[in-house]
Amino acid sequence: MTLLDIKELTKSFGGLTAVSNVSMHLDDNELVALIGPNGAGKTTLFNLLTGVIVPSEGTISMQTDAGLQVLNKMKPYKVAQTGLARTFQNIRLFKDLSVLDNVLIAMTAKNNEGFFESIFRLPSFYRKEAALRQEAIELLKIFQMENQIDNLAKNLPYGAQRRLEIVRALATKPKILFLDEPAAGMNPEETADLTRLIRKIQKEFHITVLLIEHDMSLVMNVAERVYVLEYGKLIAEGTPDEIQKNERVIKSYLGGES
Ligand SMILES: Nc1ncnc2c1ncn2[C@@H]1O[C@H](COP(=O)(O)OP(=O)(O)OP(=O)(O)O)[C@@H](O)[C@H]1O
Repeated sequence: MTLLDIKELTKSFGGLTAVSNVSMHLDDNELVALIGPNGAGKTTLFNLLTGVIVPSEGTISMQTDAGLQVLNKMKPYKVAQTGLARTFQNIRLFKDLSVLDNVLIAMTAKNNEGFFESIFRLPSFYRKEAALRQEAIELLKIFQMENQIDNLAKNLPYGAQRRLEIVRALATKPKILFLDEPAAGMNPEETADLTRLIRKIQKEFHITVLLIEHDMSLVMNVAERVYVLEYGKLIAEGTPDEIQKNERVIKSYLGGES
């Protein structure tokens, strides 16, 4: 089943067309990568899909619990409520809060009912809080971070901060998770760990993952399908095998810089 359907999406900044007539789809429970040279429009596409910027043309529709919804002009928090979550290229944690609080905030951002319970501190508030805390710890366990719950986010090693970003995104219980260069700045060992984790979360949480990544070994290892962007246009789509053999992709991307 198609979860996210993107039709003829275009975004221009003045005279520059950063994303040009892009059509793509994400199906239920699949792991898809989006690759392309620097400046190809990958982040702009993520920003369009998550409501950070508004498309110049085209439509983005999502199969949600409330039926098919068009996301084009929705604010980012509304898009998030339809079941889309993302991480950013540059880490955006609450650096002076603990690991656990970073995750709890992401959870409560989605579950904002219970206003009266929380201001009057009703018993049900404490029950819910304990349940959320337990859920957050279970999530952190999957990422081997249960021993770091009280550490401040800013004191975590770089790789752990990147993992915490993913935990925070997962804490919102998304249907689709967008990962923007999750391996950026990681050493080979951290990247190998991350590769295993991405596979694991996709399987365990039955979610769809769209991954922007420059690390080709990670992409070819985890992706089931790959889209290739160049100068804002889609130039190829296929399995990792097909993409690695695609003449156009080799010429413009894989054969050159990575
Ligand atoms: N807000 C903006 N205003 C003007 N131009 C922009 C804006 N955002 C992006 N661009 C331009 O759009 C093009 C695509 O940029 P984008 O960041 O989406 O590429 P990318 O594929 O994510 O690159 P990288 O791999 O380096 O992150 C670039 O030429 C960029 O300079």
